[in-house]
Amino acid sequence: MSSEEAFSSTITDWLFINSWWLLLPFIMLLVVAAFIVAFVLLLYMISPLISPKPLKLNGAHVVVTGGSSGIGKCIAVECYRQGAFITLVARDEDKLLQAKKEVEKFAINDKQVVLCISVDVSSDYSQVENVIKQAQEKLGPVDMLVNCAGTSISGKFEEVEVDRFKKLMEVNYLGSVYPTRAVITTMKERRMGRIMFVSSQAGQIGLFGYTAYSPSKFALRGLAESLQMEIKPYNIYVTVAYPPDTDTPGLAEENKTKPLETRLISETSGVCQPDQVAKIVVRDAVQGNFNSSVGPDGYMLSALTCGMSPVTSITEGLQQIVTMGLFRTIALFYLGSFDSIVRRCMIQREQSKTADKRE
Ligand SMILES: NC(=O)C1=CN([C@@H]2O[C@H](COP(=O)(O)OP(=O)(O)OC[C@H]3O[C@@H](n4cnc5c(N)ncnc54)[C@H](OP(=O)(O)O)[C@@H]3O)[C@@H](O)[C@H]2O)C=CC1
Ligand SMILES: CCCCCCCCCCCCCCCC(=O)[C@@H](N)CO
Repeated sequence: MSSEEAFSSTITDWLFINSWWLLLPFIMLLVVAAFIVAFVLLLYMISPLISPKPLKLNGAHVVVTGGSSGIGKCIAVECYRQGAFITLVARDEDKLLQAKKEVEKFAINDKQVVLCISVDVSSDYSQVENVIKQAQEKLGPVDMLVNCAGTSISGKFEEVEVDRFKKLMEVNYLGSVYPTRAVITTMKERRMGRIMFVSSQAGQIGLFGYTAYSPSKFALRGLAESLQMEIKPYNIYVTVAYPPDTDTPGLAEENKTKPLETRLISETSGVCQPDQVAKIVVRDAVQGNFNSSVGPDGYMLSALTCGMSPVTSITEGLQQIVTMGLFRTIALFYLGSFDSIVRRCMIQREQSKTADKRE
């Protein structure tokens, strides 16, 4: 008796049946069940990867906080060039009017409007709510909100004024919560919309000199992830943008007091132009991508820090799976070089201090 016959006769003996083919229906049932389980598992894996329908910017109402300068102004221009109606929100009225004029140059039809409203997005929720109401009365419901108002301070932890920690959380974090809170109900009712948070590469990695700034940008990621899970069934998509250093009045201001370490470390990913950044982040928001990164370092940082953040396309998911280990390996070298920058700067400072004393 061959081993196969021995095996089938053991099974048939064991099940008290006289022929193994009586098992055939059960085997078929098992196979079908396995297929169903595999199919359901596949559906579960694929369902978060299905991309949303792109937003049509032509005729849409886009509100840009921080739209009077730098990245925000370029985002407004980018949306206006695609036919959107724009509301610019910031504090300084002169800067707002100046920005309005610049944006209006890029009109593609004579119906387009640029509205300016002055408010501090971080101080009082009811004021922000009012501003959004005014904007909706004039230009209709908000289709896309861009939270770009923000500011930065760099300096060693013990040298940053204590009240700056609060200030940055207020402007960068609460200043994004308030406008979002003011638009969300209408977006949910209309079952459509886009919300962008402008974080920073310093919202993905904590760096020397950014003990006050980084946490306020990390916070946006937590807000964005939680909010996205709530509003995805309403067809509203959240985008978090992580730009590197970008050539804006804000960066020029920050550079005046930037520690040498922070400057040397930030130089790793170079300086971008705000119109380039705007093109990329607007494209990602239109497509409904959760993550928007700029440049090769930005791409690596985003893949590396994706964690449990939402995925918006099959390619994105696959790229993250495949590249994670490799990018962590590269990251170890970066971290080593950052440590050595910090050490070298410290030694240099100490040497110049002792030299000063001797003189
Ligand atoms: N430039 C860079 O290197 C990078 C910048 N970012 C982020 O991008 C965003 C824009 O930066 P950038 O273009 O450089 O900045 P700018 O300083 O050039 O512009 C900031 C804008 O925000 C407005 N703003 C600031 N505070 C408030 C407030 N409390 N209420 C309402 N509006 C406010 C400003 O207008 P006003 O002062 O009149 O209110 C201005 O329109 C910021 O969130 C920044 O953190 C991220 C990565 C890199
Ligand atoms: C595989 C791993 C790759 C790692 C690459 C790491 C690169 C780190 C560079 C960080 C630059 C931080 C810029 C902050 C810009 C900013 O927000 C302020 N300028 C605002 O004014």
